[in-house]
Order: sequence, then C-alpha cells, then structure tokens
Amino acid sequence: MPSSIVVPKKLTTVEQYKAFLDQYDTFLLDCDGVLWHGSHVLEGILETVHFLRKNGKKLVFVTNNSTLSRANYVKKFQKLGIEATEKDIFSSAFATAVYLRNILDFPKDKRVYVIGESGIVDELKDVGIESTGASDDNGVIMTHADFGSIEQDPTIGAVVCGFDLNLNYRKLAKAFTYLNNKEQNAHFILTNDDTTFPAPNGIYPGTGSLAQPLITALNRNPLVMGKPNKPMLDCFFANYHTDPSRTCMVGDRLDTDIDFGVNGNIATLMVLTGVSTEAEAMDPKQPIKPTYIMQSFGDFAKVENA
Ligand SMILES: O=C(O)[C@H](O)[C@H](O)COP(=O)(O)O
Repeated sequence: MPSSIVVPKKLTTVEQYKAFLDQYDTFLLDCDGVLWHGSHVLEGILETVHFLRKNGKKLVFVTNNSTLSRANYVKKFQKLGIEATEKDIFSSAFATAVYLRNILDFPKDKRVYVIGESGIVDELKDVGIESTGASDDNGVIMTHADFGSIEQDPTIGAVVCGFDLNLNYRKLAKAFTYLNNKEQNAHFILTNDDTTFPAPNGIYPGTGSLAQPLITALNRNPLVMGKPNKPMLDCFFANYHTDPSRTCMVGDRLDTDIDFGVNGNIATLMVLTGVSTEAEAMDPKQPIKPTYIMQSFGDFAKVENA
C-alpha cells in the first residue's frame, strides 16, 4: 500500500492503550529515546515494564547503542530498576560480533581495529575475535610530525566503527590507513548509522555522523549492522521465534526503529520521547509509516491504574 495512504493511528486514551496491548504478546523495545535518555529513565517506564511483565508480555531490548556489552547492559538495566538478562538484549555490538564470526567466518589470524567503546571490544572477545584500537588510542594527540608513526598493519581484517566519545584524528588516520590498503581488503563495518541520538537536554551526533569523515575520505560505503538493517533483524529472528502478528516494535526514530519493524513485517509503535516527530510521521511524503503513535511508552502505566 502506498505510504501516502497508510495513516498512523494515534493512541491517546486509556481504552486505546488497553486495546493496543491486547493485540500483542512480544514488544521489541528501543532503548535510547524510549526507555531513557542516557541514564535518565523516562516517566512511567518502570511502572509500565512491571505492568506488562505482570500481564505475561515478553519484552526484548533492541538497541543500536554499541557502547556496552550485553553483560554491562544488564548491569545498566538493573541499576535503573529494570530486570533483564543477556538473552533479552540485542545490541548493535552483539550483532556485529555475531556477523563477523558466523557470516563472514572472520579469519582466526586477523584482528579488528575498533573505533568505539568497550561494548564492541567485549562482544568481539566473546566470539573469540581479538581487537585493537578503542581506548588504546584515547587522548593520543597527534602532531604534524606524527604521520610517519602510523604504519600499515597486515593483521587488521576489519575496521569496526561505533559510538566513540573519544574519537580523534589518530583513530581516523589509522582506520583510513588500514581500509585504504587495497591488498589488505579489510571489511569496513559500522555498528549502526544513527545520525543523532537523544540525551536529557537535547540530541547529539550519533555513530552515523561520527563515521562520515571515513566514508568521505575513502569514498566507500560501510556495511551497517544495526536497525533498520538486515543483520540485526536476522540476529533477532535467529534467537526469537515469536509470532510476527503478535509482535510490535517500539521506537522513537522513523529511519531506524520503525523502518526495522517495517522490514521485519511486524507492527510498529512510534513514541514522541526521542528524535522523530508526529509531523514527520504524518507527512504524506514520509515513506516510513508507523502503525501507531503515542506520546510515551510510559503512558501504558495508566492502564494499570484505570
Ligand atoms: O550510536 C548511537 O548513535 C546511539 O547510541 C544510538 O542512536 C542509540 O541507539 P538506540 O538505543 O536508540 O537504538
């Protein structure tokens, strides 16, 4: 059906919330912009998570944020008051590690150069892949005399770029050097390509924006793992055999979360606590249409008190 004909249904009343919830057993939940901003849990989220689980709903957390391993995400969830186990969490770092190991059959004698944080390093280690870079190059200030210190490294079989609060020129120069060596033929992979992400006081450049200097310098498009791309979807459906007709993706971004659900042929609910706006979703020219829209996922807590 042409996207201009699909009109998202806005949920605003407790009766509509209840009727919506009765249709689904499994909810795939984005994290940044749905559950929290950074480490600030949004209003009503804890009550909603408790209420849905008490009513037998399955919650699966699907995040493009590659900064933490699933083990460390479990600790973050617990610290924020949300019970979770590693098998409930699908992060772009996990999808990247699984893809390198299982799909690319990454050679045992090769390593990965990482622009990113511990989530990528830890998930790669979990599947037996050695990495270098990441925090090793944090705070390393280059001078114009340092260019000679950047050498080729034939052990690098892939460069993986994720969100990195400590991105610097040295990391970009090393990644470029490895990827620009045609004989080496190293894979160029992004954990995700979110252009921005929501924080408590606004939105900030995301992984897709941080990787742009490499994409421009190399004139090469990377392989992207996270939502809405197929590797993350394959990762989810390989681990969960849910009934697609009773599964709903909940997210705040049209171009990642909602598109991910559309690609997976499941219903989608867009919340207005993150990046995308209602006007963007309702625009007839918008090709990606959520099934439903509501203000906040935390509003479902009102059903319990109704
Ligand atoms: O990597 C980034 O740009 C952000 O961390 C990412 O956008 C957040 O991922 P989400 O939980 O919204 O999927």
